Amino acid sequence: MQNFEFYNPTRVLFGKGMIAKLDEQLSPETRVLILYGGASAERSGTLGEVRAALGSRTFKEFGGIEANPTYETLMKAVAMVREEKLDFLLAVGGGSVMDGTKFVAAAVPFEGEPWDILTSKGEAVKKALPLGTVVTLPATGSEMNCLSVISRQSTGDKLLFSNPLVYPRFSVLDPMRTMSLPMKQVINGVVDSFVHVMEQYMTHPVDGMAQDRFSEGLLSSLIEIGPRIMATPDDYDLRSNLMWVATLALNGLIGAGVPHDWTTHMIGHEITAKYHIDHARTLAVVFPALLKVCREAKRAKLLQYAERVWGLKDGTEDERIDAVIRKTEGFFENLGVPTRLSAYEIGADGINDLLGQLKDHDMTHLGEHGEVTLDVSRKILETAA
Ligand SMILES: NC(=O)c1ccc[n+]([C@@H]2O[C@H](COP(=O)([O-])OP(=O)(O)OC[C@H]3O[C@@H](n4cnc5c(N)ncnc54)[C@H](O)[C@@H]3O)[C@@H](O)[C@H]2O)c1
Repeated sequence: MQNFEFYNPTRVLFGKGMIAKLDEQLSPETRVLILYGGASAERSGTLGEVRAALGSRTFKEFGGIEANPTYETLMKAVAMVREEKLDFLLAVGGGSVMDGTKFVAAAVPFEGEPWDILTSKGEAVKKALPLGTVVTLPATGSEMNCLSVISRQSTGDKLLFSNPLVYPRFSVLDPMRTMSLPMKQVINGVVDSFVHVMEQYMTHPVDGMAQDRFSEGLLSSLIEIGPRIMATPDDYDLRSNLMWVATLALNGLIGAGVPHDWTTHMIGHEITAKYHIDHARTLAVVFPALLKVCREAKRAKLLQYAERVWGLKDGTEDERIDAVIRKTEGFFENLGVPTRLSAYEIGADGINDLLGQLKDHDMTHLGEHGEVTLDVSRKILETAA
């Protein structure tokens, strides 16, 4: 196992009706900014519950944070926080609102041009406002990590930063708040969580016994949850399981002490930046192709995944690897999530553009050994064509 530090200060308040507990988490003097996305937060009653829980505290609201949150919109929230002298940020939404709120938290006290938060990958952040979240979409794990992904409309960039100062102080996970989601978003959450686990698991073995078995448990859970949640969307227990699996997939636990390979996310971000395709859907395109192209580097873990998650024990090693890649593709496809660029009408010109973007963003040595050069990324994208 590799050396690691594990730190996660986020308090999780899980279950039906837990939004009421906001009252215990915030002092009566706290001046809160509620940040949210679209009309669904109001329509579903989530905002109403949040307002009721805040009681007589001073609070303002900032709506309109878009999917794939933009710097341009978030800077308006930064101005509002500064002007109104607010001192706590409460994100009510999915990954986009939570990530956007983390950016606002870091940008309010930032001296200089806040876009440097992104270009420095978070290293420039020295202070941040405290924040909490009320999760409405289980997918990103943003509720219990210190990562944030922000887009800039004017340049077409989509960059991420991380800094321990933007861990949420608390996150409310009430599965009932996910019932208003369109099924497409629920399934996006299944796929996003699945690939999060994979990016911390599908590398090479370092004998992280607990990490591997946690990961395999999360993958098996998602393989079970996906089709069942499509068949019975109102099942509270399934919603609960998806919500907790999504959080565990990216809160640092399974990734401690093991190698990571975030190639799929990095290529996926470029696809979203250029074509505005849902984040999770880009991952379903890139990940199976990555497995095909990098199968030698990942041979041992592919065989372990085949046996422990899919029960594939028969045949030669190569037959089992072929079979498990087919199973993975089939899992996405059966959820109605395409695994080919052609499903989005992205052809050879598009691939060239995406490689240009990867180069511009210094994504020239991805993978657990830095072996995913631009040539390898080209092979991955061509394999996904
Ligand atoms: N911070 C991280 O660790 C991390 C990890 C992966 C991805 N991301 C980023 O997160 C973003 C994606 O977040 P996401 O997948 O959670 O989706 P999202 O937050 O972009 O939401 C997708 C859509 O669902 C709507 N929605 C949210 N909750 C709803 C509800 N309960 N009912 C009805 N509609 C609802 C939103 O308004 C939006 O239109 C991307 O920008 C991605 O890059 C962050």
